[in-house]
Amino acid sequence: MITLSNIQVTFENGSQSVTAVQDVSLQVDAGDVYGIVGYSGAGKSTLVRVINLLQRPSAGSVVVNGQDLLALQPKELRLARKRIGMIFQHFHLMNSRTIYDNVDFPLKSSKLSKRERDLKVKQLLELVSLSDKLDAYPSQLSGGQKQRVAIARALANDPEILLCDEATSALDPKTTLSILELLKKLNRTLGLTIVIITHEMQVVKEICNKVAVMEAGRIVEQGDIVSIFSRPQNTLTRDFINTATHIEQTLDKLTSHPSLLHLKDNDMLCKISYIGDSTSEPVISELTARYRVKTNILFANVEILQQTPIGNLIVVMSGTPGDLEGALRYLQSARVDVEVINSRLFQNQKVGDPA
Ligand SMILES: Nc1ncnc2c1ncn2[C@@H]1O[C@H](COP(=O)(O)OP(=O)(O)OP(=O)(O)O)[C@@H](O)[C@H]1O
Repeated sequence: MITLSNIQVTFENGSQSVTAVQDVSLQVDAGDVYGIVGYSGAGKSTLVRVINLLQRPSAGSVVVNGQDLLALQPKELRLARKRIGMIFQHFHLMNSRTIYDNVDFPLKSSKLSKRERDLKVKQLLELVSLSDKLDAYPSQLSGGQKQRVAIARALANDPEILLCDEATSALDPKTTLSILELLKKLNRTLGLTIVIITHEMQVVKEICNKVAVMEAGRIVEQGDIVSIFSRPQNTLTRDFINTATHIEQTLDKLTSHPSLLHLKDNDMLCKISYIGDSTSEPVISELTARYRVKTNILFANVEILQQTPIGNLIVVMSGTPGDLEGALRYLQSARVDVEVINSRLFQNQKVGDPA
């Protein structure tokens, strides 16, 4: 549905030149909710604006719905852009117009009659749960409600794609969730393909099925959300995931205050991770039943991503050296990933390889 190939964007400001996007290729399929995550200045906004040619790339190709956008004449491009809606962090509503008029505005150039337009505006505002705000002005709405108006307006021309440029960054966490719920609903019910750029992994975790991580104009890692969350390859990706799961912060706290742990000679501080069908409860009860290894859970976090559970636990295992060794072997066979963080017996080992 969207294929970006070898995109480069360089801004020339007098004698200075800034390359905001460097050799980026990505593919968004119909029905995807594709997240692009990165810190400020990574090039996310520039890249997302390339998709509808609000930003023309200095090099590369942009194919949307089978059309090479860079080859289109201005009129054809205007038509192609109607099929790509966009929403922004600061909503970009017309403050002197009512909510009704804001949503009606993009329909003015359509072939719909006045009655059809009226029906459409009302349907769109119902879709975003704002039927009671037709006559209100943007200044009378909350941030979340303004973003709902912007979404209704972006959908006026029935686009197949919605680009979201930091659409929830100005909103509080609860309102953010309600907007993400709305986007999920639109993806499900209208089949809308969504590209969402954000600096919050929490947003990606909530809604995306695929993600690309950007740093200094490049994509450093991309893939489906379950693989990226369960086996991140890049340090930056790990950093982002940690902001959403808190596992590494907890481990740091625990290892920097070893006296809190009261580890005895044979105790092992471990991080246990699993994906999908392996679940922590039977595995941990097996450790006690089969190997007489006691397991004290210090921290547990389970995320459900795309209907797949991903679990992370920090545990202290206690037992004889032989029993602990058996327990590690058992965990490996149970396709559970174990990292021994602190143990006199098994220093910084990694065992297991969940699929
Ligand atoms: N019109 C422009 N002229 C010159 N440089 C620009 C322009 N737009 C963006 N840049 C530069 O390109 C780089 C990427 O900016 P961009 O806004 O795409 O990043 P971002 O990841 O979206 O960050 P943020 O979340 O802060 O907007 C930055 O170094 C920025 O200063």
